[in-house]
Amino acid sequence: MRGVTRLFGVGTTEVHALDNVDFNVHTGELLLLVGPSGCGKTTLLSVLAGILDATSGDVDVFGTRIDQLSQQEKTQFRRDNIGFIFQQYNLLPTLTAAENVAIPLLIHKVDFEEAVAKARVYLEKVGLAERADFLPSQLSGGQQQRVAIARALITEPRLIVCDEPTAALDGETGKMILEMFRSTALTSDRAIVVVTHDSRIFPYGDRIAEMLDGRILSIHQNEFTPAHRAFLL
Ligand SMILES: Nc1ncnc2c1ncn2[C@@H]1O[C@H](COP(=O)(O)OP(=O)(O)OP(=O)(O)O)[C@@H](O)[C@H]1O
Repeated sequence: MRGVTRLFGVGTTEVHALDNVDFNVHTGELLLLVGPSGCGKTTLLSVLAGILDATSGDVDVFGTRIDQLSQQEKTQFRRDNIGFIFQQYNLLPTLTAAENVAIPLLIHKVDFEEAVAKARVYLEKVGLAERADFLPSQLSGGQQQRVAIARALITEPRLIVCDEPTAALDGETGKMILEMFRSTALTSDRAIVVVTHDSRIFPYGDRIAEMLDGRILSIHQNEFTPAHRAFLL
């Protein structure tokens, strides 16, 4: 992002949710975004993922200026390149966990049986193999969140953006999910950005960006090494 500003409201209610933000994510990294409530983290993720338009500034994702795409082109770009995990899980209530996870593949016209079979593999990765045929209403909040995580990963998107992915998870499951992000969704040409308040997962970030009042205060290399992470598991 270069000089990205996002305003909400007008006049006395105007809020600079993002205030002239310059922000780089490197391929091959898991970047953690931290900062107090209301500082602009969700807005930044939404603009990065092309869900929300910037008021001004450049947003370049893997060489595509997404701020210059039409809405239709942006939808296509998101489908092909970006996985989202937001705080609302947005699971379809009448579909099973496996069918929910399969949705992105069905949108890509993958055959139903093949899509559901791959969905079962991803549910296994998030520790939910036994719950594949349950409806969302039969799952706990943390289990629903893991279904949403499997759904975001199934198309193997190059960029994954997550807003508080571990909020509803116990410590061990949260670490398992972050470890899984690193092992299955992070390669030299992919990247993951995670908004979190959860200090238990700080060791899993390669860099940590701190936000305050719509600005990036600092981005620093994480002192935790892979060896530290292995020790924590
Ligand atoms: N749709 C909207 N309309 C008006 N103001 C908004 C809207 N969305 C966000 N804001 C404002 O923009 C600012 C940044 O909000 P944002 O949700 O990005 O913060 P956040 O850091 O993700 O907060 P939290 O950690 O509480 O989720 C806040 O002051 C918020 O009130």
